[in-house]
Amino acid sequence: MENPSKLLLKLSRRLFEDSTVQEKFIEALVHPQPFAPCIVWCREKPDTIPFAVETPTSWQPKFVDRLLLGSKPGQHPLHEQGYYYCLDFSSVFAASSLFAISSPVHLLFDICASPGGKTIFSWKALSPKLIIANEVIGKRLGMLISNLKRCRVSPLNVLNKDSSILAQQLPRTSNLVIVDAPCTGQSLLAKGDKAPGCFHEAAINKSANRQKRIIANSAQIVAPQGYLAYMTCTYSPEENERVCEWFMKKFPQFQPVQIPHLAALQSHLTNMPCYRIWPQERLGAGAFTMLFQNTEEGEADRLKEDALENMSILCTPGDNLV
Ligand SMILES: C[S@@+](CC[C@H](N)C(=O)[O-])C[C@H]1O[C@@H](n2cnc3c(N)ncnc32)[C@H](O)[C@@H]1O
Repeated sequence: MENPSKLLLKLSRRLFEDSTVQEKFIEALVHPQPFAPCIVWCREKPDTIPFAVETPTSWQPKFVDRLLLGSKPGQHPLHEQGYYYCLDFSSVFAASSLFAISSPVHLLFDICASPGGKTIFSWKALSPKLIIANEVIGKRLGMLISNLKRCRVSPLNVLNKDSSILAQQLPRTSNLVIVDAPCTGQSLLAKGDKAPGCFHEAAINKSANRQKRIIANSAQIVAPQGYLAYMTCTYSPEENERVCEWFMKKFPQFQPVQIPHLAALQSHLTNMPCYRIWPQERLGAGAFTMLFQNTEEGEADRLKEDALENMSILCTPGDNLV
């Protein structure tokens, strides 16, 4: 993008009061600069790492390394051998909200899973007894399965279902449901990619409505006392803070969870515990994250294993959940 569009200028004014920050935000999108690549270690780190690493942020988990600009981890043989997964640092930020979860996660459900970054991160972070990775778009399943297999994520079921079916078939079963929602993809511009129409009001509203439908269906899969993590890689408040406000009104049993290690990254667009990073801060292209807990009392419903097996496209063996 050469010049900022009127719609980008308008969004920058809605996001930031300070004109200097508005300019830096616009600059990050109009003249994108590369971000330091990042890897999630899936296997034991070798004694010597073949990359130079950046100083870690205070909230960066030990199994993540941010590499010096210009490193090409995807081309190293260790990548093909499944030692690590290459992930945008914004995704690491968004998924690091999961470290605020205090209880064991037996069943972890990733509703919008492809290509698999959050699934792999949460598998490393929480060691669940079972992961269900779902991707509704059929043509995105291949890369999800290939990444999860390469990184040996297990025990694992992969599904290809709409969230409404999952809500019907597997209600109140999961200790953690991750909704890394499809969005307008505004942060793609900060990576030098294209996202046609991403600032148009109609596109933003359409995306927000889809996000509300997905998060509402996903809420029904969360077990009593379980968690729901909502995240996106887009900037507009309608797809982020506003979706979360709508969700809390509609599902008052879900309460926001403070994430102390991300306190410095509190979104200035709300008083709720929502967290953001911005492209002008240079850690990554930008992301939003919020964690909810279902305050309902009671036990998780037992997972109907036959229902799961009938829906599964890939299933790797593991311990029984109960
Ligand atoms: C932001 S991407 C997920 C990235 C992934 N979690 C990761 O970390 O690698 C959003 C995903 O939602 C999927 N998606 C699109 N429409 C959807 C819908 N109606 N319900 C659920 N997921 C949808 C997209 O195909 C895409 O794979």
